[in-house]
Amino acid sequence: MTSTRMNEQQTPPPPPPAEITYSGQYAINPLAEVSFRRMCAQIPAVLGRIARLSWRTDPRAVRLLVGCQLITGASAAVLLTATARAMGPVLGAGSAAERLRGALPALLVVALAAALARTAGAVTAYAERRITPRLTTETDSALVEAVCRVEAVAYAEDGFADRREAAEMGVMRTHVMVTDAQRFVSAVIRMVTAGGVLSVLNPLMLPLLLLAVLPAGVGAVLSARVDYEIHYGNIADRNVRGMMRWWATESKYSDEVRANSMTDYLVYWYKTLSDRCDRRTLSAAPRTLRIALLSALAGGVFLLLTWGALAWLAVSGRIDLAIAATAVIAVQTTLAALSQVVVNGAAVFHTSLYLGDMQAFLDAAAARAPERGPHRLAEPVDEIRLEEVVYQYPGKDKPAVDGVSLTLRRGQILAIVGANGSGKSTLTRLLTGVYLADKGTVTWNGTDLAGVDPATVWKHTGLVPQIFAQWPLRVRENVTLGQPRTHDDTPVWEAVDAVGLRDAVEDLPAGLDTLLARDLWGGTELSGGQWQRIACSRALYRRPELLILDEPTSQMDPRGEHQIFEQIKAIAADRITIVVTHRLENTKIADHVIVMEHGRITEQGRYDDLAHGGGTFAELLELSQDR
Ligand SMILES: Nc1ncnc2c1ncn2[C@@H]1O[C@H](COP(=O)(O)OP(=O)(O)OP(=O)(O)O)[C@@H](O)[C@H]1O
Repeated sequence: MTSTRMNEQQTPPPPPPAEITYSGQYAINPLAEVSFRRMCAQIPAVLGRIARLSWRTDPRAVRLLVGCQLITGASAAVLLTATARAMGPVLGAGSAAERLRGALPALLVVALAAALARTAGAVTAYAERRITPRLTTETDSALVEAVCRVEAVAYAEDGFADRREAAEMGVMRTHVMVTDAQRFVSAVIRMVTAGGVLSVLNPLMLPLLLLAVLPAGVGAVLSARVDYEIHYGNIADRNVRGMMRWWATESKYSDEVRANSMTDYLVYWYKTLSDRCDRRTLSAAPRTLRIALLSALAGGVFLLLTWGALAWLAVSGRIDLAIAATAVIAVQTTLAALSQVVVNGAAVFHTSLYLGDMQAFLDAAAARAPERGPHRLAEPVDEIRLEEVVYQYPGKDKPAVDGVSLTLRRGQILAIVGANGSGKSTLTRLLTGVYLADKGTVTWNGTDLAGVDPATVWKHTGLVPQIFAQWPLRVRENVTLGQPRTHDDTPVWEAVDAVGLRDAVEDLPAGLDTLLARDLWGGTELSGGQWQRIACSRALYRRPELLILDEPTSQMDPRGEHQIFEQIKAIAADRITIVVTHRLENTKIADHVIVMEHGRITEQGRYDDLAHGGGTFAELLELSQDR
């Protein structure tokens, strides 16, 4: 079916998300005074920052860059002075051969200066290439680390994902950041030297030249402002589009997309978002054209004035011909350098806007990194206690967990059951300290998790979440991920055996070394249930003191499910175990079962008591057996 037919026959997809404006810590002001004044004020600070970042990355390359800049400036001055000196004999009396001979020493200096400038340019490119990749890697890694380290709740905060997308743009700009900065500095040096020579030749030329290039400068800043405005306007759509692209094209969901005829719908949705981005971009084109035309017109008028002034000075005999000829070259050089200053200044400024977003996000992310206090946990973990715990997600009007009190002891198995959305997974996040309670306390051995470094808590936890990651890594790393690396495979095989996966792993082309990523060359793929067994083996491998399994067997065959629950029982004595499940029969292994409704515990006890208690548990059990 073509997308046109689809549009006729199906209800069109919901409109893409409405324009979003952000407030609070993730807010940025898209056009916070994007002005010429701000550009001039900001450039030194941005250059300083780029210099510091580059220095941290490769001080030797930075020294090379600075040296080359100085050589470039000196060669430009020497080149112009020597040109002025060569013009005398070239335009003087005598045969062509005599005039050339007279100019030869100065011409040799010109050639030497030009060669030096070229060499400096080549070395500059080399130094840039040494700095840029590592700088990009460093900023990119800093961003990834910052996102991985924020409090998990930040993901649920409005604007977090879009601010992150804006920060990604800052990372991308680091590719061109050093080049822009270097070109800007180099152009300033060339401009100052050429302008200096020009003012020595005639003081009137420089102000005229400045006027000729000023409109281009204003035009470049205004264009940067428009680009950034469009970029800002498109952030939310680009973000959603990026996610849709991944879901629509990821091989893991290819069956679902095809067998549910989602392709047309997804493509339509994707194009709608793309069109909206394009419309914003296109709407800016006339403005950009107006800016470019007006600045070119104003610049052209001033340039004509400059050339006219030079002609008048030469014709009226106020400067001699040799000086006038040199002035022509100096004007060209200064003009080219001035244009470069303007263009690269605008590029640096443009970069600074994106770097500003990146830095704002990194600062906000750093502020959202857990800082929970200096307390230490007493080991081993004998008791976990919740007292009147309340937790509400940002933007929600009701708590997901609402006044839960509970005590868990080492050796105990707790089963949590309840309807979808009743707060079971949220409760496990509170128990592990992934989220902190808004009200009430979660204590481990009497220590409030709000005051403990979470990394020291997570050393003791193993979690099989409902939706677990299928890491594109080897089998071994999929089991050991998060633990210190081992050279002995015995514990890895033990974890694989515990979930009954040995035969399947031995059948893989390279056993534990098999890459579990069908999309990558040499990779292979597991079934859904096998992946779930891997997720369980990962948690078991950690031998955690708090083991949490959230629907751990939802994709497993009965044999696999039985094996996992036998395993849970076998290792339960050394830890606190929590199983979240909708299969109520599985709660028979638990010492204690809690039933959650609307964030509260509404029933609790042992399986037999609840099964015959006439409450929600009994009702759900009856429903599950009514076939
Ligand atoms: N990241 C989140 N951001 C905002 N709200 C959330 C988030 N995760 C869960 N919620 C909300 O919190 C409530 C409890 O969700 P939770 O995932 O804890 O339920 P659950 O009992 O585990 O459900 P299920 O049985 O479907 O897994 C739900 O209303 C849900 O919409």
